[in-house]
Amino acid sequence: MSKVAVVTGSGGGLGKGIAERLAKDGFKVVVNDINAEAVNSTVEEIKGRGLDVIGVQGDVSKKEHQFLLVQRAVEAFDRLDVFVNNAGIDVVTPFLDVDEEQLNKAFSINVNGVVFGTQAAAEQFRKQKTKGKVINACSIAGHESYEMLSTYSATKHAVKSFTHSSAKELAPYDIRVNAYCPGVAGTAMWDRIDEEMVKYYDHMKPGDAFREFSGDILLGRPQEPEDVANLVSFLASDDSDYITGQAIVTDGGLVFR
Ligand SMILES: NC(=O)C1=CN([C@@H]2O[C@H](COP(=O)(O)OP(=O)(O)OC[C@H]3O[C@@H](n4cnc5c(N)ncnc54)[C@H](O)[C@@H]3O)[C@@H](O)[C@H]2O)C=CC1
Ligand SMILES: CC(=O)C(C)=O
Repeated sequence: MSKVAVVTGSGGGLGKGIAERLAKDGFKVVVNDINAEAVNSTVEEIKGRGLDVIGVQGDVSKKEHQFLLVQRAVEAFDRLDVFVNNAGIDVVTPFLDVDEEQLNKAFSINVNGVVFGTQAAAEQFRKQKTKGKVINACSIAGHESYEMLSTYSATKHAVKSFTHSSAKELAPYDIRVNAYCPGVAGTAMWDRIDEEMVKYYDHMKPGDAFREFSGDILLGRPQEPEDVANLVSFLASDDSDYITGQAIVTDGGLVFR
């Protein structure tokens, strides 16, 4: 029997790489994104390879959307085994300019989204009385706190904390909760960070922030979605059954924890 995985924010970037990998691993996959076009194009690509996939548009910051997402997954594929809370947004601002709107938006997507996704998945796992896995997108910014990325870093520290506490509360139900902490991957998120940094630093050109951040990576190259998907594939598999409550860094050697 095939297992079923939901991946939020998988219309592009790291989430798309994760959805593709889990489909290749044999999971029936539910692609979710706030962007309906992106959902459709990822679904078509995965379907084109003969793999089992459906798409569900939704906003992870809305609790009812997260519960509906799990409901749609179960209607389509009869069960749920893995829920990847991948969707997230960046915020680039000097600390003194951080405002209420930015804080509310970043926390509602990056943190509330993870909480609601975990609750929705856990409810289904408990109903099924089966093992379940929740896998959260944290970041090196969940271990370090970066200049110009204070709000973003705070959201990822919160994701790490919810990973620890939910793992403790959900272990009695056979539910594991872990997080992957990527480093510097050249997705649309980094294009936006680059664009924003240029606005604040006269000496910077587009691409400089990405180059500076990735220049210190010991393994000598920025991260690819496949690098992240390798870790998520392991966390989704039975091979990681004895691991819970961990926020594991995958960054090519940049932050040491
Ligand atoms: N790119 C990087 O270097 C790193 C990324 N991460 C984290 O990995 C995750 C994925 O990042 P990327 O793929 O780089 O970002 P991205 O910006 O390239 O892709 C994020 C996807 O999430 C979707 N999304 C945004 N808000 C949403 C919402 N409210 N509901 C549902 N979907 C929504 C977007 O439409 C987009 O398709 C994020 O949580 C990010 O914080 C962590 C460390 C490094
Ligand atoms: C974008 C991100 O997660 C960083 C800078 O760690």
